[in-house]
Amino acid sequence: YGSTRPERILAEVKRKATRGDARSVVDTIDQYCRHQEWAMNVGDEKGTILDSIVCEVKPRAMLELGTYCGYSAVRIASLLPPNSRLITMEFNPVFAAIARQVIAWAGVEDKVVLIEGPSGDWIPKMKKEFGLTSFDLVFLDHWKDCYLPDTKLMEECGLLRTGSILVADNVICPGAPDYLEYVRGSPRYESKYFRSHLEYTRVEDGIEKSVFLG
Ligand SMILES: Cc1cc(-c2n[nH]c(CCNC(=O)c3cc(-c4ccc(F)cc4)cc(O)c3O)n2)ccn1
Ligand SMILES: [Mg+2]
Repeated sequence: YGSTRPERILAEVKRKATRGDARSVVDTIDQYCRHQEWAMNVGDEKGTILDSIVCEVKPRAMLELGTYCGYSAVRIASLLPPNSRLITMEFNPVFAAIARQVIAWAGVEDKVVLIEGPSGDWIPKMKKEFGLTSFDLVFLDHWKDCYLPDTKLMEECGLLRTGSILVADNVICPGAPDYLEYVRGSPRYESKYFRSHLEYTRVEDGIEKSVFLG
């Protein structure tokens, strides 16, 4: 039931996941999207790669572009050290409303700030709005043709410092070829590809981890 896929995902979380237990929310969404209906969460396989990078970096300030239902926001927030903050950005207000409820159900709302609107509008405002100097880690999971322009915009706005890490989902499927060419070709980035699969499928996809060298 529920008229949209995100609403059906939220209904499943409320029915099956334990309130306050982020892990059960993540597992419930993975089960549902693997066996009932596919949805564009980063998923369990690529999620494990993302987890290992978050645990390695231990970011104080993290940005996620593309919240969708909040699956990766919950996954990331459950790994963040105390007084760290994840800012996650969603374009679609319907998705954002669902994500807020998923994040609350998981009990990670005090680590997550969800903002709504297009990345191109928000990125130039973030330093002032959030009293930020730079992001330690950015997870790019939004519109694939925005990965490159938004990366350039983050550079221009001084949101990246030497050592900031970009983690990009879907670099093969749906693909972000211009972004890949840029981070792999630029002397200002040290890039590494983690081969995986499109969430819940056997289609090839992967995550690109790129360190900004300043
Ligand atoms: C401009 C701007 C945009 C945003 C923004 N908010 N939410 C998103 C979600 C974007 N995500 C995707 O489109 C996506 C798609 C697939 C997919 C789909 C269909 C297939 F057949 C195969 C793969 C798989 C994935 O893993 C994805 O992540 N963008 C936020 C702010 N500003
Ligand atoms: Mg994705």
